[in-house]
Amino acid sequence: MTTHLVWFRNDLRVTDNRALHAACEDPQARIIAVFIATPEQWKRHEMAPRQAMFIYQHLQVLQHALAERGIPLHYHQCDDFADSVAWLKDFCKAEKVESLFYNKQYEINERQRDVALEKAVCGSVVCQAFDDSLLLPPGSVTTGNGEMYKVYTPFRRAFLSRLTESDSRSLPAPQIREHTGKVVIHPLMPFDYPLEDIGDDFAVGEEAARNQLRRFCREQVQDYLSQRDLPAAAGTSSLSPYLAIGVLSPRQCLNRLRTECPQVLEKTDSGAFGWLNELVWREFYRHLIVAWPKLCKHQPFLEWTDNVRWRHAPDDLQAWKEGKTGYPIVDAAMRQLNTTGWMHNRLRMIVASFLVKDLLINWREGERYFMSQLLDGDLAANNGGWQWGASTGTDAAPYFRIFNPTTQGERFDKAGRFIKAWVPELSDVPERDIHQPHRWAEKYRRVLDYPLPVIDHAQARKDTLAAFEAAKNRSD
Ligand SMILES: Cc1cc2nc3c(=O)[nH]c(=O)nc-3n(C[C@H](O)[C@H](O)[C@H](O)COP(=O)(O)OP(=O)(O)OC[C@H]3O[C@@H](n4cnc5c(N)ncnc54)[C@H](O)[C@@H]3O)c2cc1C
Repeated sequence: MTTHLVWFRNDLRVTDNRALHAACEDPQARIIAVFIATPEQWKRHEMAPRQAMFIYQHLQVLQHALAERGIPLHYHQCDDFADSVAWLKDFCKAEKVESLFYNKQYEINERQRDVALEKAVCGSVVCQAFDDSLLLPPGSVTTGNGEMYKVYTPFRRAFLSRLTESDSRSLPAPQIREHTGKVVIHPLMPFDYPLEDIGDDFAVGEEAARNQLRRFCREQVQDYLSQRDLPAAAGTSSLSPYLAIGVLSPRQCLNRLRTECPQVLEKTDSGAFGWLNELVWREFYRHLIVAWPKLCKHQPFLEWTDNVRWRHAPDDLQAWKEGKTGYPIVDAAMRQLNTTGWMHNRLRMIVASFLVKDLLINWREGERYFMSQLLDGDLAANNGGWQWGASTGTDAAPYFRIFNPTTQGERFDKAGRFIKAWVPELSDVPERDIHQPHRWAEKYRRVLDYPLPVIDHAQARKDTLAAFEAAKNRSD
């Protein structure tokens, strides 16, 4: 009997999984699956212990879902990608694997690993790789010259026109394989990696993720444009942790959106289109890391920005990490991140701007810290977000665009509901003063157990503009 092996990586689902589906198309084949944990590699990639836990929990769900279909999931742990290639080669030999199926990952180390594997098993195992984690594969949306777009809006235009021609149907979960005996489920050993509790905010499992998607597209997406920037409103889908580890596919998102809002592509001023736009940003950043692999190595897209003389300010960096900068919206956001592993998009933009443009600290520090905390940590989106905020990326905010953290708070958390939820020291401060609590405390002679601002925004703004301009001049 032919043996097909499905290698799961960041596609931890049985529904709409292209590699799994393709392997199961052969009704006679024996199908086995594998997941390889690589803790040393994860450490190098700064994977958050919470994300490791989320993966571990989903692996258990996956193991059961596969077993119900007659597919055993093998689990192995080794140090890094190089070790995983060597182990997989031996495993294929021992299990007499003829074909190996996997979904592509686009980050540079992952791509190099897959090239090494294909070379290692060449001649004995046929490898079949699938574009699964994106709506359109990298390299398929290009300018007239065949190059990747550097600017988002024309990319989106070209992307949407290609999307209508492409096959983006979701595939069903594989049928139960009647000819296979009952699969014994062996408990999975926890990863040899710090694992942190993820709380109750994100239910575990594909079904939970799909239910959340359905609910969002039915009940909330219409209001997306008016709610998406308000951190106190829960106006976004909160699906990013599932998308990041592949519990949900972008095709499932698109198809559910189309089912609930059939006019999504025509009604460009609708909430549904606004949400689709965010899914296209996700695609944009993944296409970018393939076109410019240096982004995976944390190099700036705009090389001149490497001439910026960043401040070495460990205390300020620590205050930012802990949510003790004295700027209420920044502190509330960082505490949300530290406690839940998730942060609202508007707040990610505000805290990134604050670290880079107020504290003048190298954006890579922020990028790294985010990865170490985020449940939805994703190299392409995180790097893209940081390089956007730091003005070092393609189609980034211009360097002279500097958010004022106080007015950002006033605009997007006017009554301070979000701030009060995360910064209890400010619970007595009235709404109208919540964004400048020390001014209030001084006026009414109140004692506040809350840090003074670590930096004066007006002065910081001037210093940052000067630092970026000097860097630009040095590169001319
Ligand atoms: C500095 C910074 C760092 C970021 N780091 C990450 C990260 O590590 N992982 C991550 O998934 N997103 C990251 N983002 C993008 C964005 O903030 C999150 O995807 C979003 O907040 C997730 O919440 P949601 O699922 O409710 O999003 P929704 O608004 O419901 O959007 C739907 C989906 O679209 C995708 N998406 C939305 N906005 C973006 C965006 N700007 N860029 C790329 N994809 C997007 C996500 O997959 C998201 O789940 C970052 C943004 C910034 C500014």
